[in-house]
Amino acid sequence: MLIKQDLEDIEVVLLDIEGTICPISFVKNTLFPYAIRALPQVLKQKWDDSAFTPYRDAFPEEYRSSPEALQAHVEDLTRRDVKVAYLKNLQGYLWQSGYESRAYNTPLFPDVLPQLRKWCEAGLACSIYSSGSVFAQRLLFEHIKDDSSSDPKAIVDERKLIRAWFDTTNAGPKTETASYSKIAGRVQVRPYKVLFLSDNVREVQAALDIGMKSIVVDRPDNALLTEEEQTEYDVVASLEEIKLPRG
Ligand SMILES: CSCCC(=O)C(=O)COP(=O)(O)O
Repeated sequence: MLIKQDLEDIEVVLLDIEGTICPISFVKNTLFPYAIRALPQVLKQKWDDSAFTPYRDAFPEEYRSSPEALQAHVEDLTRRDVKVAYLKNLQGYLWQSGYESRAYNTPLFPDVLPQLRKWCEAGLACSIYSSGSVFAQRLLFEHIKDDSSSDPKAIVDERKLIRAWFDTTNAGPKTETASYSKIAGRVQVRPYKVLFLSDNVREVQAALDIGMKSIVVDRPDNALLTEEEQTEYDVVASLEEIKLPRG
């Protein structure tokens, strides 16, 4: 598809995760259920453990009166896909054991690693902005499925490709323009030099509103875009379609 925005000045490529670089189904059908299944044992064994209490105590008081109350609340928030930081931090904590035991690894879309490598080699700063916590983002990039191996559990660690990591704690909510201003400040470039890629039109609009360049990434199992959205925004099905002057 023809991209209408001028991408001549781009120095930073900021990427969303779910529905942009990996399938929504990995997050909804693998990661979320794993956290729900792992939680009861953690609550039983670590309720008062100093390594766990910061996660527990970040929840509102009414939901941490007992392990059962916390479990029920986490299940409710997960079902409604609420992007609140205390849930996202707890999920990251719970996902670590799943990655380390090889219960799963990260299925990136096939165009993602080649394009990130190309952009990095060209000197562009690839960065992540996700509702998932920075801790969870780093786990995800540390355990990428190695498609060159016949072993389905083989992984590659590609954290080195990412220059900066942003979540709702260090940048703010993804649909608010102030979050994108903050990120531009943190990466120390003017907003028009940042290209934000996301499956979520509201996030794309928030980035455009502060002068970033932004493109909707439309992957096979993503929410359908309306005809109006397809006309109004630049939309790509693969990162390969995005030609940047420096890569
Ligand atoms: C860090 S991977 C887990 C993704 C996640 O928890 C999530 O809520 C996805 O949010 P995104 O902003 O990447 O769509």
